Amino acid sequence: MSLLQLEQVTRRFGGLVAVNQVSFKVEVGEIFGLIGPNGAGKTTLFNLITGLQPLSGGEICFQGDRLDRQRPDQIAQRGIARTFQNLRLFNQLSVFENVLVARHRQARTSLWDELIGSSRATRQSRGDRRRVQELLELLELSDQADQPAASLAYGDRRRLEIARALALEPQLLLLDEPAAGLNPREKQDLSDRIRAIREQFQLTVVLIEHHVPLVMGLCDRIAVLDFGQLIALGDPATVRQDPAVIEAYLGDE
Ligand SMILES: Nc1ncnc2c1ncn2[C@@H]1O[C@H](COP(=O)(O)OP(=O)(O)OP(=O)(O)O)[C@@H](O)[C@H]1O
Repeated sequence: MSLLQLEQVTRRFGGLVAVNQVSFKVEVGEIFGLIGPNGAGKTTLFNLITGLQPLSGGEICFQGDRLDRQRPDQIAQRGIARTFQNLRLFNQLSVFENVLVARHRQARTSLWDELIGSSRATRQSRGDRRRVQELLELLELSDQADQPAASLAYGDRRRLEIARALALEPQLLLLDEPAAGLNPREKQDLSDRIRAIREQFQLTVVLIEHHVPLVMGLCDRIAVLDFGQLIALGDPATVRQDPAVIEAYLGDE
């Protein structure tokens, strides 16, 4: 069974069809790229998968179960986490706290446990703090753990968003333009890091990215959208040579 399956997924905004009958599957352990020109419908597709917007038609299944009637929090609980194109950090909180808050969102203890300081809550909280430290080490943010998120350099903020998403212990990680605004060295570094994260957490990753060399070098398979439609799907070498892709997107690189 595929991890994620989209079947004829459609989203309309008034007369505009932002996502038009898109079908594809993402397999367990893949790094799957979603590319296409500006306005092609990539972020809308992420919003549909994560329940931020309702579908106008079609179905989305995760591990065989329908996702498209569930709320965003239920979808997150099922094991899907995402980052946003425009970073959504708590700027005044420290780097450590930003990740800890995300961790609490999936806490298994009740508010009552926390209030009475039950041993279960204490154990959970100790475990959470340890996990946050591990994630900060993994994303090379430990030295800035006590700094407010707002004070971080841009590339560090992008990595903090990934740490927050990983704190939810997802099975599927959706990254919306993770390399936007990074310099070439940071882009390469990010690419290596995404691969390492996939191995370490046995994750499946879907990423939206405009930087074609990064997508081609990193992804196992790539789906190409243009005006809401899926125009190509396959491994990087196949997609790179597809005439429709060259015309719609790669041609103007
Ligand atoms: N909430 C909305 N209301 C109306 N139109 C929208 C809304 N969200 C997106 N659209 C439109 O849907 C189309 C697809 O937008 P979307 O942001 O998904 O594209 P994208 O491929 O992610 O683009 P980019 O690469 O620029 O981020 C665009 O024409 C956009 O203007």
